Amino acid sequence: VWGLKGVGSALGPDCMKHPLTIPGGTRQSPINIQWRDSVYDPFLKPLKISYDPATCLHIWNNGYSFLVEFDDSTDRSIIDGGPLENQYRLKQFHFHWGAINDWGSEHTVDCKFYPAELHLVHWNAVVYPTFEEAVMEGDGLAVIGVFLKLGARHEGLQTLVDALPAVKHKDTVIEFDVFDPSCLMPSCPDYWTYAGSLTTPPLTESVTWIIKKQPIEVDEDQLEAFRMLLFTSDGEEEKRMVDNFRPLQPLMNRTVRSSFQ
Ligand SMILES: COc1ccc(/C(C)=C/C(=O)O)cc1
Ligand SMILES: [Zn+2]
Repeated sequence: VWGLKGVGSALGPDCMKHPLTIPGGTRQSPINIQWRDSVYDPFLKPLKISYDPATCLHIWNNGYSFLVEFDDSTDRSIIDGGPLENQYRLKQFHFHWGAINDWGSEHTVDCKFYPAELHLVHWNAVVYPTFEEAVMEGDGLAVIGVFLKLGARHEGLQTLVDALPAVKHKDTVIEFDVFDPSCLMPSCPDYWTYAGSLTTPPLTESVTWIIKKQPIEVDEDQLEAFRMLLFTSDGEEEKRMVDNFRPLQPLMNRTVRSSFQ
C-alpha cells in the first residue's frame, strides 16, 4: 500500500493526517505549500519547456493512474531553467484525482485540495544513463505539478479524455502517438519549488518539484472520465480508480521557494 487513502480535510496549519512516511525519509512528498512561508528566490530562472508532440507513444493504465508515456531516447522533449542545473527529459505524465471535487490533488496550497493534479515526470539524462538510475539519485528527477480546478472544458485535455475508455482496466494500453503536453500548462509562469520524492513506490527522494501556482480548468465531464477508470484488471471485481493520491508528508527541514513575489 503506497499511501492510506487521503481524506479531504484540512487540520490546522499543516493539515496533516496520519501521514504514511517511509523510515528515515527526510524529503517526502506531497506536502502542504503554506504560501506565506514560501521564500521568493530572485535567482530562480523562468522554466523552459520544449516538447515534441511526435515523441508521444501510448497511454497505459498501470493500476495506480493512467500514464501518457514518451520516447525519451533523445532530447526532443525537455525542460530546462527554473531551479534546474541540467536539462531533463520528459518520460511520462499522469494525474491524481478524488472521488469527488472536494479533494484529489496530492499537494495542497494553504491546506486547500484541488480536485486533481497533473504530474509531468522528467529525468536527468545529462548525468545518468537510464531513467531507472536517475530515480535513485537526489538530482535525478524533475516533476512539474499542475493543479486542475473545476471550470471550463479543456479542449486540449479532451483528446486524452476521449482515449480513456480504451484503458479502463489495469494493464491495458492504447497507442497515442501525437500529443503536446504544453497545452496542459497554465499561462502564468509562476511556480513554487522544493526538494521531495516520488509519491508512489519506490518513493525515492529524487525529485525536484516544480509546482505551478496557477491551476488549469477542466469541466465535470472530464473529471468524471478519470473516475470511470478502474484500479482492477478485466474480469476482476471492479474498483473505480479514484482517490489515488498519497497523504501529506511532514515538511521537516525544507523551505519552499517561489519564483514570484
Ligand atoms: C522504477 O520504477 C518507478 C516507478 C514509479 C516511478 C514514478 C514516476 C512514481 C511517481 O510518479 O511518484 C518511477 C520509477
Ligand atoms: Zn504523481
